[in-house]
Amino acid sequence: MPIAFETKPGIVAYLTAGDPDLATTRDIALAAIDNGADVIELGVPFSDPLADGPVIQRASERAVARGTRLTDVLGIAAELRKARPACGLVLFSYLNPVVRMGMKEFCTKAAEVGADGVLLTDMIVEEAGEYLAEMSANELAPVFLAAPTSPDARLKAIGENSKGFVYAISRVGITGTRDTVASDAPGLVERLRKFTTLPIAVGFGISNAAHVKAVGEFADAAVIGSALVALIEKTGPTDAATAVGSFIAGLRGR
Ligand SMILES: O=P(O)(O)OCC(O)[C@@H](O)c1c[nH]c2ccccc12
Repeated sequence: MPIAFETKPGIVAYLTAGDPDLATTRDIALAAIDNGADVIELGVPFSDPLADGPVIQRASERAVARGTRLTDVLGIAAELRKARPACGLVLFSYLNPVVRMGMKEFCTKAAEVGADGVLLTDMIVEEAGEYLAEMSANELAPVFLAAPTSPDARLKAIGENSKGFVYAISRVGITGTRDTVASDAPGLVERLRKFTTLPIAVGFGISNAAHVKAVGEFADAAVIGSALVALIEKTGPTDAATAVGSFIAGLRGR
């Protein structure tokens, strides 16, 4: 299934799988989709989430402590795909759990469960040979991260090797909610446009409806992570799906 953003800006919802538990993650993802998220970025919890701020770090810790494994996340992905055949589904992981499973096995399984794409945080495009070959063999979209500090040569490689969309990191640093959309973001998106015709999603610090609207002025989609994960942490398992559903509807101005 190709990844498509039906409305502008599209919404990509990041969730840490297994926080508070796998069944709740599935229900939260369904609520997000039904209230306007175009793509679910389903995060594999990892013990050393280097690029993450405190909110996602805590979520990862809780999920790892519950024993959530990569295979469990693949299981939830399969359930999501069955329940919502047309939703965009991207598996998000640090490289380590994937390497432990084996790149080939991971890519085969990702395709089997019905994922559209994969985002490996710490996979750099210059070293992605085997990954890209396996992604292509399994007809999966590799999504690469571009940062304000990436030189043009790297943006070119990212543009040429990504499928589905390109992820523009709005600021240097770690994930986490912020008060404003980073001033670096429009410039990065403009630079990226020279190298790709794919949709460009902006993430890191996008926390509310005003931010989403602001991103819509210069990019194709907004990624929301920490704001959702914090809401889930605050709400607790019973009401998390409803709360996330309303939050996403609010981002859409519904
Ligand atoms: O949490 P934020 O600031 O909304 O940022 C996006 C996000 O959570 C998700 O895309 C993400 C979670 N962990 C990451 C690590 C690297 C890059 C991206 C991510």
